[in-house]
Amino acid sequence: MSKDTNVDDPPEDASDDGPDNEQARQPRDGASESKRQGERSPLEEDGDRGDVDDGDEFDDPIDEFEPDSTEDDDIETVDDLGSSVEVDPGVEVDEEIAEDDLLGGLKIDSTEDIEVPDRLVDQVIGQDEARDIIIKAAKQRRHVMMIGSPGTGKSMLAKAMSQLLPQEDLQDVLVYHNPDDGNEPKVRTVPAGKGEQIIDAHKEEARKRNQMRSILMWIIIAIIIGYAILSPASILLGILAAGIVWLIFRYTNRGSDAMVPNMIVNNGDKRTAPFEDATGAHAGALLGDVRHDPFQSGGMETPSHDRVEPGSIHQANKGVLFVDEINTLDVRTQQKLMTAIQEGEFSITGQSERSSGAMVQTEPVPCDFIMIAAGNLDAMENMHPALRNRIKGYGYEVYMEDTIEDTPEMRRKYARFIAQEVERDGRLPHFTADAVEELILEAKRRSGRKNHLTLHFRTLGGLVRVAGDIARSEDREFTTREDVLQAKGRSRSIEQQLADDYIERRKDYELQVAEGGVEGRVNGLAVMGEDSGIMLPVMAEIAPAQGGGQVIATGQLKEMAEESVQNVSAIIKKFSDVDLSEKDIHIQFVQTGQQGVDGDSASITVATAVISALEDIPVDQTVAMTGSLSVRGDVLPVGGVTHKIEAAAKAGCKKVIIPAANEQDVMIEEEYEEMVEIIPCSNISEVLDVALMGEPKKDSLVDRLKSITGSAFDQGTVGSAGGSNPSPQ
Ligand SMILES: Nc1ncnc2c1ncn2[C@@H]1O[C@H](COP(=O)(O)OP(=O)(O)OP(=O)(O)O)[C@@H](O)[C@H]1O
Repeated sequence: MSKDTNVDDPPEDASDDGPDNEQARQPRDGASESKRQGERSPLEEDGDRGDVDDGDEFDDPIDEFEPDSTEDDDIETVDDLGSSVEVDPGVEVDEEIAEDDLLGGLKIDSTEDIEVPDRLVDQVIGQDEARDIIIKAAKQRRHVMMIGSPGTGKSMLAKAMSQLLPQEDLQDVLVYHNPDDGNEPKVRTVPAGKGEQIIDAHKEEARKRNQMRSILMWIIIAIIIGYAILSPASILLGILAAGIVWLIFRYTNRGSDAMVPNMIVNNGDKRTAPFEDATGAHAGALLGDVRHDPFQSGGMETPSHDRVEPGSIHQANKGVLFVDEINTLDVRTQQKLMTAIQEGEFSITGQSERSSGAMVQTEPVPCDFIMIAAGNLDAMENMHPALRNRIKGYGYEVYMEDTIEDTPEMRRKYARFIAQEVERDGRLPHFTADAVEELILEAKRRSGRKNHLTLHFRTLGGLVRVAGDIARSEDREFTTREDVLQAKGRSRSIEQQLADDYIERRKDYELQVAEGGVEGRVNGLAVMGEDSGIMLPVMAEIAPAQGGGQVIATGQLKEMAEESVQNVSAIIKKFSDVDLSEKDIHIQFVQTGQQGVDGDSASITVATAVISALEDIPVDQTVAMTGSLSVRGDVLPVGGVTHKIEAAAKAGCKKVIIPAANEQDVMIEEEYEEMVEIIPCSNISEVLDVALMGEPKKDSLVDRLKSITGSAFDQGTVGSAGGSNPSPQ
């Protein structure tokens, strides 16, 4: 099969590619660059104040700029950008695509048949909003804040943006010795590629000057030695004089070397605008630094301009500065970053107060970059508010998606992603069609949502690499479905390993699921990390109150337990005469730390345990459950049901109660299907029906709860009545 399969649909013309971008891909041509600059020699140009062109784009932007406006005719939309790949439609895609065709109609033998687009922006899958914003922001030179889960493409998009920026704006930055003030080196900018020529010209000049001096020196030394030989009485004096002459020449030679400028930003060989990743950078690496000089005077010192080191903000001039986990930068650094964003230039000074570098401060160095700040939600909360304001005021904010709707087009793109990862790695064998199908199935499973695919590409890429490595270690030509299945077992996350280890240890102590019922003890379920289910037993005990009823929960889960009990107490108040203010409710999450319990997904577990303890009715120990409880008794959807069900099956449970709304999200592996019965419930009454053993007494709380039918959630009344949040917890 020809290597021309394109996975985009409909096929788009490669000529859609904007002129800017076409230019951006052209290699920089030094000769034509020189022509553009006219006939002036580099040294004539040298010393021109380069155009630190930061004014026009950022002139009073708040007045002019409406971030929400989409009416900029110049803006290329995602569709306009399209794909830059040639298309041969007849071969690759089935016209009629069956719903269960995991390849989305793609006719391939292996990923070798799939062509990967060159530009990063064309490789991005999903994240349409973020991609659209990146394209707009590149055109308008606006900053962007991207918030979302790790591995969903934040840095990929930032890199993609740098490829969209015009290359002709790039500059080289040179730092010169300042004869008037050695501690304030001069800064000059020149068009990219020119810096190298200037340095070469300076070096050549210095070399010639040194050569002339050397010749002069050796002539003088020869004269002195000749004179000394002719008058033997002064031979010692002659040698001494020759030595002094040599030293003087050497000393003054250093001066001419010192005149060579220091090129701190060299964009001469860049094929795209710079992309600087300053994640976790300390102040010096981010803002620039001046090295310490142990010989600060006496002729041995290094001139200050030679000790200047650029920061990422300077390297990113006219390009993109990407900072992930922005909140980890200390406050002072964030403030300085803000100044740099505002001014478009920032002097370099020594960052360590005790270093001689601290005495040096250069003239302002251009740093007209586009900032892409990234992180998760915590990053946004903890970042300097003024910095956030600045980014917001001058740009866009976007939340990265975690999943995308599963369509044939998307499946084809996922197949392309695998081809992409194989090509990027360079050593992995390509994947057969059924191996691709298995990975797409895994992407479905990992999404945790019906008809969706996960956008957590980093972990998916990890799976591709492990599977490919397995095939490579056996010298096979292709990576097969079996390799992918094996890789799934091998590439377990730390959380998954911990969860499995936990289950094993519980087996050792025979703490696994036992047949029969126990009052007040319920098998809850939780997720550790992204994809590891764990069984989490909850125990409840009711005791007479000792001075006002209270909820007493062990460990760090107190808050969650209190909330769950408050929700169930509303139901208890409504359906029974029990006065909870006369009782102490003790809740224990057995053998766990805080990790593993997400949101209030254990609230039906806590409620069932409390009701069982209150009514003295045993809970079936072969049942496990997950679900969030509303104050009206509805069971609301939660996240990670697939992983939770698998954990229950592994632990030996026979039945798993899940929220009815989550039924569509279940994608458990075949091996677990036989092991557990999945019981969707929409209200607490249905939960108790399955979990409690034996018939409730007439008119008891459990009996009365039977009057709850259906779910307010199903009837669309949630929000107004219950005030519950329908989104998964
Ligand atoms: N939307 C996407 N489309 C295609 N590939 C993607 C996408 N998102 C991530 N990837 C792949 O996953 C890798 C990691 O993504 P990236 O570094 O951009 O994630 P991130 O969101 O910046 O994560 P982190 O915050 O942990 O740095 C990329 O190099 C790319 O191979």
